[in-house]
Amino acid sequence: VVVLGGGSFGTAMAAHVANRKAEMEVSMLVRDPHVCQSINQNHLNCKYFPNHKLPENLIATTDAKYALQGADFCLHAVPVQSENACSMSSYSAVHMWPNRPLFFNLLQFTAAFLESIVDYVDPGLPFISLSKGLELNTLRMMSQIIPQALKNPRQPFVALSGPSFASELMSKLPTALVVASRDKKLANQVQQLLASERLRINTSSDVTGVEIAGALKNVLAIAAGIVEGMDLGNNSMAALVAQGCSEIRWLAKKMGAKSATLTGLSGTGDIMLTCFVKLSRNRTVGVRLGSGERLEDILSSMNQVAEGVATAGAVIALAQKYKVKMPVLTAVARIIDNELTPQAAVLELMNLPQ
Ligand SMILES: NC(=O)c1ccc[n+]([C@@H]2O[C@H](COP(=O)([O-])OP(=O)(O)OC[C@H]3O[C@@H](n4cnc5c(N)ncnc54)[C@H](O)[C@@H]3O)[C@@H](O)[C@H]2O)c1
Ligand SMILES: O=P(O)(O)OC[C@H](O)CO
Repeated sequence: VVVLGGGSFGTAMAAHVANRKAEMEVSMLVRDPHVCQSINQNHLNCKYFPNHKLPENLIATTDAKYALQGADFCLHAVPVQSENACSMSSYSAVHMWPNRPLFFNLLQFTAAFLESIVDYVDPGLPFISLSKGLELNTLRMMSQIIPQALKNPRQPFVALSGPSFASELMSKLPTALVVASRDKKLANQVQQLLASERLRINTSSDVTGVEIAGALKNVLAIAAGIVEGMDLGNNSMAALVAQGCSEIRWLAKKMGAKSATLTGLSGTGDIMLTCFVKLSRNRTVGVRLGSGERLEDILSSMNQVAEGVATAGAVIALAQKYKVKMPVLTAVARIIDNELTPQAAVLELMNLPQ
């Protein structure tokens, strides 16, 4: 098994797979040589999990050719957009305020990463995407990005999603996730690969539902964090999250998602986790925005990605494209773009027609 990306979730899933069977060979493709060395020499990821011992059948490399050679499964754990994508750079900013500076030259996409490894990818290698986000300038989901970047429309694809903090997986706490693929047999194989007494795996054929819910819950978690940071109380929090769930459902259904997906693990399950639990990075961004911090300062102080920041920009464009009213999720994008303060957003939402 090869895992692309040596961040928190890639490391947690790699450790999970390696822990399942001692004879399983798991390799992680990482960028940082220090992280690589710490995994191979000390069985630790010095940057993300310095206190968790990793299994010895998990090795790291910075060499894509070596990592991908002979792999039967590939777990993709590189963010859809890297941290650089976040500051003041949303699709909405470019399309609605054309005079604002373009920051696209700062963006680094998963697509660019995949194009750099395409020569080493077997066309039959199943890609299991762990990433939760939408590509800002194209609105594509990972199920579109991966085959297009690899120039192989038939690259086998599975989306894995659901409520799962990497740190809790690393601590071997019980977790339940869903794998979605249009290929039922492949979804069952991935279920076999990942399921254990600590990790339940459901299967689904609703790739769109699983992917869109996983991406949008990050934007809603930022909104929930803002409400928390502004100290608006529990009534507001419940009303906001309920409204956000409706907005996700309206859009996702127009995009072809099934209702059962949206009320399941990768929808309601992940929304509850991310909106209500302090461990969420997206929620933390929101709490700090709501307490008056500047986005640039928040992002520069973080060493992990909060995918919702970039995905928020894609939501404005999707709401326009599918003609769905999404006042809460689009307000997050406007706060991120500095077009609206959190206080003005609350006034605006409370003054919408009854
Ligand atoms: N952390 C979690 O609890 C969790 C849970 C479920 C899903 N996810 C999703 O998994 C994905 C990865 O998140 P994470 O938490 O591991 O992020 P992270 O910030 O902890 O790590 C990201 C990793 O990706 C690498 N990376 C970034 N840009 C890259 C590029 N252009 N090329 C190659 N490598 C690059 C970084 O070096 C880093 O190792 C995200 O989409 C996230 O939403 C995370
Ligand atoms: O920390 P967050 O906000 O990126 O959320 C992590 C996972 O997606 C939770 O399921």
